Amino acid sequence: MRPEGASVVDDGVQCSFAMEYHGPPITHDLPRAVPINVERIPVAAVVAQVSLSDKLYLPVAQPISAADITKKLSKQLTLDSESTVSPTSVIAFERRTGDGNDCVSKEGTGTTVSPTSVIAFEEIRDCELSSSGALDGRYASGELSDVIHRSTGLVSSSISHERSHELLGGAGSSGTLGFCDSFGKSGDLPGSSGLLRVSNGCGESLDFNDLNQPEWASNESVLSLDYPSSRVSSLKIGDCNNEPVADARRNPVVTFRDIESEGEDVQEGFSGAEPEIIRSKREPLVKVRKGACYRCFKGNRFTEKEVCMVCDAKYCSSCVLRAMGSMPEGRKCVTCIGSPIDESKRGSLGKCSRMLKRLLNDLEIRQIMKGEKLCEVNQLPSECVYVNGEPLSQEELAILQNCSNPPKKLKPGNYWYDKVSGLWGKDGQKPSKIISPHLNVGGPIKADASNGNAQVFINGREITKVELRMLKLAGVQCAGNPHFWVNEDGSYQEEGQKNTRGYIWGKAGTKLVCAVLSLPVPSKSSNPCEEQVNHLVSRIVPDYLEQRTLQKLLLIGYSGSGTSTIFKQAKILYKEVPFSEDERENIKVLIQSNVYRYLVILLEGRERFEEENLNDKDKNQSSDESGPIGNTNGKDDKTIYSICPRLKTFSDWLLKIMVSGNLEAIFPAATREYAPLVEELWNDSAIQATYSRRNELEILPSVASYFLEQVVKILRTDYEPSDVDILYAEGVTSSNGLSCVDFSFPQLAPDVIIGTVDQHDSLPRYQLIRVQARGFGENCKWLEMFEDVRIVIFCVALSDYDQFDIDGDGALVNKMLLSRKFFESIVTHPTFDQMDFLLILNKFDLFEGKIEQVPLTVCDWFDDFRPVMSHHRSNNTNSSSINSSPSLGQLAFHYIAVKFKRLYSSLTDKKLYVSLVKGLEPHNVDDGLKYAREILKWDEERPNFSLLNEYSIYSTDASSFSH
Ligand SMILES: Nc1nc2c(ncn2[C@@H]2O[C@H](COP(=O)(O)OP(=O)(O)OP(=O)(O)O)[C@@H](O)[C@H]2O)c(=O)[nH]1
Ligand SMILES: [Ca+2]
Repeated sequence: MRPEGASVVDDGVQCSFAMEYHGPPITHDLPRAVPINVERIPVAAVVAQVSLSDKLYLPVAQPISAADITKKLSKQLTLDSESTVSPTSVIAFERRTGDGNDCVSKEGTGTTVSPTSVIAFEEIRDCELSSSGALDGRYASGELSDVIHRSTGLVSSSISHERSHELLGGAGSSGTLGFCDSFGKSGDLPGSSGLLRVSNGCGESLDFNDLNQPEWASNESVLSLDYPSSRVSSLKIGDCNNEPVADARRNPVVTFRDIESEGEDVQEGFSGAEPEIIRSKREPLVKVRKGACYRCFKGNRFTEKEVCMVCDAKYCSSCVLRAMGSMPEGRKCVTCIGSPIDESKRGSLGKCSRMLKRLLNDLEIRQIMKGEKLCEVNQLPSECVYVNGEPLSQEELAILQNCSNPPKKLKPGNYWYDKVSGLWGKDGQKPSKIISPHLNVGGPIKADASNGNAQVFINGREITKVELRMLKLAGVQCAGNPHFWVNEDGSYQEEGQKNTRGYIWGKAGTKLVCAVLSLPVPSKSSNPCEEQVNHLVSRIVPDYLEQRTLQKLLLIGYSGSGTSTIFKQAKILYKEVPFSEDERENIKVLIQSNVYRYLVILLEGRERFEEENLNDKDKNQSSDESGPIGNTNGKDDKTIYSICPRLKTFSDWLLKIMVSGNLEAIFPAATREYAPLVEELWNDSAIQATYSRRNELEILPSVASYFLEQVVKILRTDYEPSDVDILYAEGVTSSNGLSCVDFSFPQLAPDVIIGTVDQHDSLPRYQLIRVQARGFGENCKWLEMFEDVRIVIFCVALSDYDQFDIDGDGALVNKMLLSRKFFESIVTHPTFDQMDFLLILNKFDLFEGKIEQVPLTVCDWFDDFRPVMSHHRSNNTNSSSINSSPSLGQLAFHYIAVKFKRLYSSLTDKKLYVSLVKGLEPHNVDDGLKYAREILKWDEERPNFSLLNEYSIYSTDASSFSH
């Protein structure tokens, strides 16, 4: 076995890959070995009172001299600086990028906008690709698992999966937990962590005892969530062609650039639509050249910077800790501490930037972000929130924010509130939410609050046109410009009348209608209509809301991505009786109908081919013979695609039925009668000739061959579909768009389990819910129904990269792009902002074959795919041998995984898990779903490892504990 970290340098030509990287794709900033400079450690111990012109006394945390703290910290620092340099990762990586002749690291123009700060993120694509491209093949399906990212966050270029498990175990048991312990018991702080403890002069002492509270676990999720995709304005990854070649040796890790020019938009864009009330903004104390750091005046707009939440001063990574001190109120210059934040930055509160994550350990980050979110001065100023035209008092704001169903992400602005129904919206706009009713906040509602012109009134407000549409769809009579009185439970009556005319939410479909119209629906948590919502859901998914012990996995993907195949696989894999007798009977009929449909497609193809052939003949004849054209008619109109009159009659009849849409009605009921004819048809040479050109029949699905080739058997009355037949069959799960299956993963090999029943009961239960993509439309608000889902499994068909489909506007669009668009809309949907995502890249079998014929670059998104292939390419794609080069398909898969991971982290600042799957192979799907289970398990254990987070690992490296 080659020593880890050794690079593979063959003769220059064949040096394509650095072999030592066996890990998952790298989507994170690579760990930087930052030698800790004592002088740079911010110690905000001494609070100087700086008198400012506005008579504000601001506590200033000045860095104390290095000498003062050297003694105190040296021990800890030695540990830190040693452990920060992970010898297996950074060094190995550097060496490779330096030596590998082919691995020229280029500076890409790619900018991934980190929404948390105005920081763009630039990666050395080529090296990353080749580093991640150096696969040993072990990543297939479940093993693709970026266990490393997931468990330790250690993006190491040479640590194998196995090793990462060791790391997790080691650090978890000895290192981190012990560390945690010492905090808990002593209540005092060892070594360098004391940095944070230092009083900030605002009377807010940061108490580390808090760290052990469970709240921390949830706090973490707050850090990075919830960015509407619109805020991420420029996402351009790749395209490194025009860029100068950077010095890979000097610059082996991620470099950053600031996108200041676009920054303002990115940062503030989210407040665009509403009439903001912004308090006068504090200006930075210094003026600097655009793009430069406000402290050292160095750098340009491409250097990564952290921004002060108050005055917008920007600091480079060398200065930020000095300029911001211990950050008791989060990211503010020390001189800005105590000042309210710039409201346009409210959305970023508590959302840590990549830069800070690199500079500080997880513990520190959590503490700072907690302060940033929770300290009093950063809270929303009540006088900036107007409700029905009146500014709120402190108390009113408190009432509003603490009610059982508060408006989400309240920002300064003008809002209207219908206290009777709970409808809530921005001034001049349709309602955006239904909040708790009867709150005593703001003034009385005005008729023109939502600027409606529908001439229909609800509780004194003239409603908007969309609301009117919703009312009509909900069956509310709206003729004669009525004035309605709508209560919080959705019951409504006409003003001045006593009788309740009905319930707006009474109809099961109303919630869906609202989703489509982007109108709010009553929230589950506080609304009396909960029952009705439950009914709606439970009719589709029995006991859906009752079974709270179930862990729910939502399976979703663009149509054709293979979700129903995976769903069926799960049934076959984990259910003792995957399909009931009834189901099997239905599926049998379905399969038989499908086969007739395939036949009809063949017959249509046959006609087309026959015509084409005849036309060709005509042309040839008319050009050969100089005689009149009429002579050629009726002479030889036979081609290999011609069939005998009897079959022609049958074929015409089938086609006619198909066109009339009655195929399902007639077949397979008439199967018995027509089976012999079908058999004859199938065996006819013309049909076989057509079948051999089936690739030209676009609408014939690829699974058709599987069924057509056993057509005779299938159309027999005693046909019983096998599991594989069911797996391949189209349409089994799509009847109502939503299907679910409960199961548990078998724990051990079947022969080990003896007392199956008991064991089965104790196993964790899972529910796989498959939603059909079709009909989602742009707006997938009804996904709110899936609030208690634990993980979203998003399925993408790799083989879609050269496929096209009609999009919402009727344009023909690459299916991979459509899939990406759908992915974006799902991952940014608020319902899922707390959830993990597992991306299943499916249909690898098709993909592997296809990519040898059709370049991946036909898809615009993949136009910078430049695989570096080894000369010793093996055809062995099962790649069990460690040293075999990855196939083109594997490289491409890896590349696509990285694309999605970057996209995902740019949208959510979270990490995407990826799994490679061949949906038709059971063990593959098994691996994929078990990977989802592992993610959930790890998610549960995370609180116990609160210190063992992806960032803290750099400073409290496991290796320092492993001796
Ligand atoms: N070759 C290959 N075909 C697959 C794979 N997974 C699914 N398919 C086929 O792809 C087609 C679409 O798969 P489905 O599972 O029906 O996809 P879906 O996500 O349910 O799509 P809709 O029903 O359109 O929403 C079917 O014909 C499957 O048999 C795979 O891994 N390899
Ligand atoms: Ca399907």
